[in-house]
Amino acid sequence: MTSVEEVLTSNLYTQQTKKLYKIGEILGLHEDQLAALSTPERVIQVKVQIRGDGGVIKTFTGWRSQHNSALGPYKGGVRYHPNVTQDEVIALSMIMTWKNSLLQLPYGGGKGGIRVDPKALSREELEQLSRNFIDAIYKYIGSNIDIPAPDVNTDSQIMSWFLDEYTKISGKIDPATFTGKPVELGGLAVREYSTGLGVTHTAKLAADKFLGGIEGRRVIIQGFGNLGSYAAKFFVENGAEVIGVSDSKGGVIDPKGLDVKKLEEVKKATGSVINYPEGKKVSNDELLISDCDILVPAALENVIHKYNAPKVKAKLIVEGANGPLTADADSMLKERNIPVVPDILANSGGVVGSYVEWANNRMGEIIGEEEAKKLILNRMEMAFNAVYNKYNSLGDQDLRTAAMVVAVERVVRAMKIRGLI
Ligand SMILES: NC(=O)C1=CN([C@@H]2O[C@H](COP(=O)(O)OP(=O)(O)OC[C@H]3O[C@@H](n4cnc5c(N)ncnc54)[C@H](O)[C@@H]3O)[C@@H](O)[C@H]2O)C=CC1
Ligand SMILES: O=C(O)CCC(=O)C(=O)O
Repeated sequence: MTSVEEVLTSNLYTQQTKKLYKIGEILGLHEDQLAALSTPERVIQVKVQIRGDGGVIKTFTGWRSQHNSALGPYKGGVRYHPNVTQDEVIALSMIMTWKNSLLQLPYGGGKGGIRVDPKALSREELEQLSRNFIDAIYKYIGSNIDIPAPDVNTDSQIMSWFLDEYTKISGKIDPATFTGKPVELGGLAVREYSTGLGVTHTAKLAADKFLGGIEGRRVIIQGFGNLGSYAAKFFVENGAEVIGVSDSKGGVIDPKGLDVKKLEEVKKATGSVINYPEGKKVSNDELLISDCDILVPAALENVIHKYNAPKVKAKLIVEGANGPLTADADSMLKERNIPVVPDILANSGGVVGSYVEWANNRMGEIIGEEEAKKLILNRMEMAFNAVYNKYNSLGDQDLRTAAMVVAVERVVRAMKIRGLI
């Protein structure tokens, strides 16, 4: 197997299990307890069949993984992507368990996905796909059971179809079953950008600790979707300079700085940031090892691995995406003294925004945008401080280890009290 093939086929579940076992050693957990922690409680696999344009039958496979409910109902997004696998969805649901625990949210971890290229579907086909997915899983979700939300290639429109289908098929009028909805259906305006807002806020807190501040820092962001594009905007608002971005087609770098508004216009008009008129075109591989102060991988998993970790030039990495670093990369970057703000902390603004929306829906009120923003940032700051204190008290460990220790410890306590482990 070539090194590229090895990386492309590296399994996110294996990576996440390795990370968990490392925490198990620190917390003194037994092998059987670790098995109980890593195994999902339930994984639902469904066939999602649609009658496509022109009457063609198109069949896809979808999953919902419900990893752990010790702390509350399962919570996590649903992604549409041609490479989605069952193992990936399970791994992402395990990441959600730790993230929700770290943020002290009353949730367990869940995640869903459909193996589909949504760009190859018409809008009508996408709606049918989304509705049929809910028809297949509606018995297993609900505001007190499992609460889906947006993730890669899903958005507030898809949440609206989910909610409408769920209402029809279950007979329940319960908008808190989904978060990331449009404002008209009980969503919060802030959820649209809360992940990007939170990534930038944790980057700022980490830059204050490790780089002497965020002002003037040069930032590279891989991925210019929901998370990456809002993060770029907030980095600029915080006085940093975005010098490189990319999407699935490739990237662009300009050491003099990129105009984020122009990037958005180019992406909207042409479908990719590579058509930005200035700067140098680069591949995603080059982008990740280009010179900068802060690197934000905000696309997919396993993009920083043992082959490129030694070449990373950033002074701080902030994980926007879920699982963008392999376990090997973690060790190598620690050796090189490059701090990594882990996904379960850095991108938690999304699920905290979802929590505010869910709680609002259940109370029958909607708070204002500024108040919601404050709630999200305060909660993230509390988690950041807990991680940073643990990082200092653990001694020679990285930020991920500190975050995971806090998160896993909480889940273990809940499972012990329930008599589960
Ligand atoms: N949307 C949310 O609220 C949250 C998202 N995340 C994570 O953030 C990451 C990005 O999610 P979103 O921005 O929501 O998705 P999105 O679908 O809005 O955007 C994904 C971006 O990644 C790019 N991309 C896809 N494949 C790529 C590749 N091979 N190389 C480079 N770029 C590539 C796409 O072109 C697009 O710009 C994912 O890991 C997701 O799980 C985490 C927490 C919450
Ligand atoms: O908003 C949510 O419920 C979860 C978002 C998500 O999938 C994530 O944090 O990875």
